[in-house]
Amino acid sequence: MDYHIERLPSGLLLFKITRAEKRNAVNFEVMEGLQKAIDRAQSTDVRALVVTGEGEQAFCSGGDLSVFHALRTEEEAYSMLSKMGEILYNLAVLPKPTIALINGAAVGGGCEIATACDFRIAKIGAKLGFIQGSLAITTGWGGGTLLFERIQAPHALKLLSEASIYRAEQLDQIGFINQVVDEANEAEAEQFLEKELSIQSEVLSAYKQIQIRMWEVSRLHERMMQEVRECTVLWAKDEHHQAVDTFLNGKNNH
Ligand SMILES: CC[C@@H](C(=O)O)C(=O)SCCNC(=O)CCNC(=O)[C@H](O)C(C)(C)COP(=O)(O)OP(=O)(O)OC[C@H]1O[C@@H](n2cnc3c(N)ncnc32)[C@H](O)[C@@H]1OP(=O)(O)O
Repeated sequence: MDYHIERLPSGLLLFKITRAEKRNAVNFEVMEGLQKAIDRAQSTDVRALVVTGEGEQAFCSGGDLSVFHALRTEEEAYSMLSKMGEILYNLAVLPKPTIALINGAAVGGGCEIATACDFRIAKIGAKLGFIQGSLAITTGWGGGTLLFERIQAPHALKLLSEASIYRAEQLDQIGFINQVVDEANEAEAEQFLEKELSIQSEVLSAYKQIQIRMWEVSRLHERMMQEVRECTVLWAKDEHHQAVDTFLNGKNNH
């Protein structure tokens, strides 16, 4: 199984990608697992959802390039990108607190997953970056649109356009990371949400609904799907496939 779902005694539901050897890259099984966790998190016995990755190295390295490289045309790419776009929208509008527990590198789609969560706790020194631009694509799961909802527009535009890697401490300064910790474990997530966990779930849900209503008015879903479609066009171009070849061949040359 490429993921693990567990309800902790504190009421947190933990979703962990368990592909440490692939730096927790997202394949179709992980996508299905994330949607399952979101569905499970609707239950009354779940207070909040925590998304994390296995091991010390990575939170998530984005889409599994070795699997998704087989998707060549716009239609093929759209099928995968829109599927994950829907899942990240569902994660963003879950009427409960959500935390990305960033235990290591978060790049590409890994940063998009983190952006879909309400809060981001990161291990000190963790490397993060919306590096999609270096693969000649944009964010393709709606995470760019979400980033503009999370931090100030100039910061969001810079992070996306530079396609660079930053340390968690740098992103703490611009409000993308909410807390930097020495060890990114479940106890830190519980401590981060300590006060919320003592408040009635209905109250937390009502506050989240305020944000969700704003997103309905501003047509968040439509804007995310527009982003997916724009990425789809870039995905099918030679420049993207060549950039992915370079990553995969670099790997083979090691
Ligand atoms: C597809 C959706 C799209 C979106 O819409 O956002 C994206 O996500 S695009 C972005 C895709 N991701 C990447 O380009 C990141 C690629 N990975 C890396 O840059 C690095 O692996 C890392 C995450 C910075 C970690 O570096 P490091 O700790 O040095 O590990 P290695 O590079 O040696 O990787 C170990 C192992 O894992 C494989 N790997 C890593 N990331 C991916 C990936 N995204 N897809 C498939 N495989 C991945 C890597 O090839 C190594 O495998 P082996 O050589 O077999 O050990």
